Amino acid sequence: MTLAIETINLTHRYRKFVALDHLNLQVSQGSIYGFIGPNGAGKTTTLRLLAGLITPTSGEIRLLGERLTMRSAQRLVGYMPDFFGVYDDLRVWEYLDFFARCYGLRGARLRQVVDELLDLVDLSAKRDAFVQTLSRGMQQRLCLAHALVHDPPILLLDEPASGLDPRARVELRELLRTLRDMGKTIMLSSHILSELAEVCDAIGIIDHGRMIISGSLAEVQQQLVTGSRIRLRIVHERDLTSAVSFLQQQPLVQAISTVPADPRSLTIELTQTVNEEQCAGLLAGLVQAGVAISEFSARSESLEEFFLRLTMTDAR
Ligand SMILES: Nc1ncnc2c1ncn2[C@@H]1O[C@H](COP(=O)(O)OP(=O)(O)OP(=O)(O)O)[C@@H](O)[C@H]1O
Repeated sequence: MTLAIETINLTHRYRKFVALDHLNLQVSQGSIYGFIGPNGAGKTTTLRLLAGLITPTSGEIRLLGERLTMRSAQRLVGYMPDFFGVYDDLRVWEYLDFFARCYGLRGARLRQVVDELLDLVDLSAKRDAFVQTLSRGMQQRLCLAHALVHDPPILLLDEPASGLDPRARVELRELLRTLRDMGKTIMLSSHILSELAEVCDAIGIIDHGRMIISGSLAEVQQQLVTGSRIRLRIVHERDLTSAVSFLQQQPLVQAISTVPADPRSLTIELTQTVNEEQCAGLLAGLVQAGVAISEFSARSESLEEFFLRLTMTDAR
């Protein structure tokens, strides 16, 4: 697996304040990576470090295997900040023409790049419109075209979906998929999980400058499995006492309840969210205690629930 982006113990301080704390990030080439976290988590700081706009306090950044320098960042990265500057009196094509010239493009090649980018972001029909008359979604797409003028292999997009209406968000997702199909690696940030999860191949959740969880959506879901409650059904009512006495001895078990109308069904409340191994351990223990079990299900916490829990306890 080739990594497009890798950080090793990346740390950044603003004076004494630690905004990023030993962040280890891995983004595969040709993937869309969602970088998700509540306000102030450290997303913008990370993206600015990756774009070479600020220098880390410590740690290392590698882009496509190369150690990051100002020059390599300029060549390899297209960065879209989370704000759109004011460009009064510039027409859409002039805006792109200006940035393409900054990268040294001239003549027929310049015109070709501007035309191709306008086509890519579906703004050809608006080429002569003034930038400030565009909708938020169109401005966002124009900004993306700006990040693409030098055809970088890596795109870093800070909150690209913020402020977009549902239709513009769908269009953005389609554009991101097109860019991935062109071979680009895309890392985008958001503080709203649902905005992104669907389009991402992998996600990382950051909070207080630390990576909480990272991986493909399936891996992340698996890490969150399971919940804090297990439903259990035993085959024989005579096993109830053995089952309850075994469970009562387990430190993870907080409470056990049965349904009066169905004494073979038990609900186990756990002291904490348990992982798959701990669940399997409880099941194996019950079986070893001689309890025949017909149903055993741990309720998974969904990614959305996990993220909400994380952000709800955040005081910032
Ligand atoms: N220039 C700066 N000087 C001092 N502190 C800063 C500076 N920039 C950011 N911070 C602090 O660093 C932390 C991380 O900020 P950052 O902008 O990276 O977070 P974020 O996840 O992008 O948040 P948001 O979603 O609100 O944009 C925050 O507590 C912020 O207040």
